[in-house]
Amino acid sequence: MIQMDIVFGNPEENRRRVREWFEKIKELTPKPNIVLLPELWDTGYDLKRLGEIADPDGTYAKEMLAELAQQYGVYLIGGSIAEQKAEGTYNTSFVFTPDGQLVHEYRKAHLFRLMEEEKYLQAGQELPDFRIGDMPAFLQICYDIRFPEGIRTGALTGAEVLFVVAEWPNPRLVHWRQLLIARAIENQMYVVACNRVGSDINNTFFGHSLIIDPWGEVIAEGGEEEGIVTGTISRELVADVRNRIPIFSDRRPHLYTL
Ligand SMILES: NC(=O)CCC(=O)C(=O)O
Repeated sequence: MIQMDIVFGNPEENRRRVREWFEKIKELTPKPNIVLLPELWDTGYDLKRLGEIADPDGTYAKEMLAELAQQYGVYLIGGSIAEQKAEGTYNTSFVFTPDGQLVHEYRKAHLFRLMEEEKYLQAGQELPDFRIGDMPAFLQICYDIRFPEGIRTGALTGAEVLFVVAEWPNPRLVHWRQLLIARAIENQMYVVACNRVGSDINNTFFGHSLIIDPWGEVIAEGGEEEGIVTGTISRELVADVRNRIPIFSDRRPHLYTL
C-alpha cells in the first residue's frame, strides 16, 4: 500500500508523485503483486473545484494506472479519483490486472457529509465484484466501511479479501482501526486498507494503513508518515478460519430484517 501525502487540488503533481512511488516499489523484495493507492489521490478533497480538476471519464487515471500495472506487473487497486461523468462527479476506483486490463470500476456508494461529499459528488449505484487472480475480492471507499451490510453482501458472494482506499482524518483513528478489525472478524476475510497521510485545509490524516487477517490479527500497520506498507495474504488462512468457526452456515437469515 502506498501511504502517500496528496497535494490539494493538483492532479498533475499527484500523478507525478504516484509515478515516483512506483519507482520505490521496484526496490522492494519480494516484489509485490498487488498495489493499493489511497482515496481521491488525484485531487484530494478540493471538492469545490471539481468542475475544473475532475478527470473526464477517468481518462487520465485509467491510462496512467493501466500503464503502471503493466510496467510493474502488479494487480493495481488504483485508490480512487474524481471522475467527471455527464451526470456529475463520482469518487471512483479502478482495478487493473498485471497486463494492464481494467477489470473493475467501483463508485463510492455512501457519501460522507462531514466532508461535504453529498454536495459535490454523485453516489455510486452498484457494489463491486471482482477477483485478484483466483481470489474473490471486494472493495470499499473510506466511509463505506461504516456500512457492514454492504461488506456482508460481498462476503456472501464469496469475497475473501476486502480492499479499502481512504482519506480518513483525525480524530477518528479508533473508529478506523476498530471498524476494519470488526469487518475482518465478522466476515472472516482479509482487510487491506490504505489511508493517506498529511493534511489539507480542513483535515489532518493519520495514515495507519492496515492489513488484518481473517482472524482479526493486525499483520501490518503504517505509521503517520509517508511510506509503503506491505504484507502477505493467503487463501488457505481464510478457508481455515471459515472451517474453524463456520459463521456462514450458522447464519439465520430468516431472523434478520436486513
Ligand atoms: N473520506 C471519508 O469517507 C472519510 C470517512 C470518515 O472519516 C469517517 O469517519 O467515516
